Amino acid sequence: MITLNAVTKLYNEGRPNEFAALHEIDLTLARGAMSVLRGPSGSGKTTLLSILACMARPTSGRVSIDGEIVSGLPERFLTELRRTTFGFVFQRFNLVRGLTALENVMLPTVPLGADYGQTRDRAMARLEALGLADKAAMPIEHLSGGEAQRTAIARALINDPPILIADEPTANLDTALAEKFLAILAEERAAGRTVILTSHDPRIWEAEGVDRIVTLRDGRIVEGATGEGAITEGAV
Ligand SMILES: Nc1ncnc2c1ncn2[C@@H]1O[C@H](COP(=O)(O)OP(=O)(O)OP(=O)(O)O)[C@@H](O)[C@H]1O
Repeated sequence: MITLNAVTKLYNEGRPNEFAALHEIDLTLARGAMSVLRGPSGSGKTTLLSILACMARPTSGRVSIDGEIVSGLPERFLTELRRTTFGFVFQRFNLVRGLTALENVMLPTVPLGADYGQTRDRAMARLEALGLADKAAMPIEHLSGGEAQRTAIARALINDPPILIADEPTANLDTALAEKFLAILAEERAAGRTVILTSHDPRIWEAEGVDRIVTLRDGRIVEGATGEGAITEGAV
């Protein structure tokens, strides 16, 4: 469970161009649920996602994961927490050109000093599960859009993180690929993984497996703050 208490985020704090991207946000996202953050451009979705995933710190307020306050932890603990707790899928997938699909999937394990052979097996298993076994040795730039997307998902899952984070994951995908992506997310959620997404995309809001929609406007939650936007029981 991730809980935010009175989280405010100021950019350019103390300068003439100071901007409050989030105002005193209170939010609890349940373990095992699929939650979507939505709202107009500039409403604070990416900022909120970054704070939930411990990639950015709030200016004030508190972030807790399973009851432990993490927002005040020193950076080295946060780095470790990010590696062990979250898997990330970015809008443009952020895959590394010049590396193969397999090498891309293995990348997040490098800082953990993991055993190479075991990691390679795990990465291959992830690629196989996503139908990419025969693309493992291919340079990433030769993969199609859908293959690159599935490689990004395999990479996000390589450390078996309890929480999968995706920022506008379907923004660059056609409908067939977006549906495929959503089906994979629904499977991960059904397997017990927590999924948190930002999205403008109605295909995501309406997707099967979405438990909770949180709507932001001008840095405030206008719907779904307490789970009244919950679509299924128990997703508060
Ligand atoms: N590093 C920054 N410095 C200053 N302002 C920023 C910074 N990052 C974001 N902002 C501002 O904070 C507000 C919220 O940005 P954010 O990226 O969280 O919105 P968003 O809802 O994800 O938007 P979009 O849907 O367009 O990606 C925007 O007005 C943005 O211009």
